[in-house]
Amino acid sequence: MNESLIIATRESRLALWQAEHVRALLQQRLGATVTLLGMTTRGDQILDRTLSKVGGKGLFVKELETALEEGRAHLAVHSLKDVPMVLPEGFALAAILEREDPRDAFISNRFDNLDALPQGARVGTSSLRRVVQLRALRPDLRIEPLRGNLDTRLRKLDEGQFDAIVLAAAGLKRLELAHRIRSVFDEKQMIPAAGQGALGIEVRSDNAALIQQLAGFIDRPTWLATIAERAVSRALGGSCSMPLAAHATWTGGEMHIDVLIGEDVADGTARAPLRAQLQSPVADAAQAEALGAQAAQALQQQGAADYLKATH
Ligand SMILES: NCc1[nH]cc(CCC(=O)O)c1CC(=O)O
Repeated sequence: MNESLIIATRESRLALWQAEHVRALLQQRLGATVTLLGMTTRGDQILDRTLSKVGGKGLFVKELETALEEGRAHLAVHSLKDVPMVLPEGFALAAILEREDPRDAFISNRFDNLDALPQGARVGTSSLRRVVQLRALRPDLRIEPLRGNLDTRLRKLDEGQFDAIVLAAAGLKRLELAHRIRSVFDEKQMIPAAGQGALGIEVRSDNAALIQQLAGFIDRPTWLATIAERAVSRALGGSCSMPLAAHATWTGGEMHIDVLIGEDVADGTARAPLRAQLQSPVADAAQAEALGAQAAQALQQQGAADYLKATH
């Protein structure tokens, strides 16, 4: 086959690494000729402002979807974590690739881990999910907003604006910045976001031929785990700006899921996050989805609806 494929991608270093990674796979395994179409999304333009206040993470994918819609590109490569739980009509995730380390990483120039931070130390993160879990672990810390691409965030740490920052290990490892990681958080103490570390390939849902070709790229364990994780947020109302964590792992044929929801209110007054852990044998997507929905229900039984109300 000598097919020509175009990948729409954001232009951050991480997005370009991910698009290049998929380009190499498509060239090797489909023999296709692949080019990249770099684009700036609205999310990139406002990266230094409060994303959650202007419409959420979907802003990183909309322009790429428009390129697919208009036929300027055939595929879009995303960090799955940034892909809304419900895709707009006409689009589909054709493949989920094997995930990198899904954990969060502790980055500091002076301290080895969270426990080593002095009282009242300044920690940078822009993710509500990380804020609520950091508060639960160390209520004394001063948690402050940190935005921008990976390089920008590291620069802000190096300039001394923070004593430590928290970032996804996956992005750092992909960009050969793993040496900046002082320690990784245990997945139970700092539960990752749904889809963290995984890549998703989005296409137009009417492109049956491409969907069929991409099926061979699906990493089944990652695919099922992320279906369960994403089902949790979908069942709770689907907003990607809520302080929600969901992480699924495998032990043999059993899937285990850890979920947490926190309350996004000012320091001091937030209630402790709600948590649930479930496990069951999972053999297909429907069972994975059901496990995620059950995990969401377990949070609902503890009063998650009330937490969500406080958040919005
Ligand atoms: N929200 C931004 C974002 N989207 C994906 C990653 C890292 C890679 C990944 O989790 O797949 C990051 C940076 C971060 O959270 O530190």
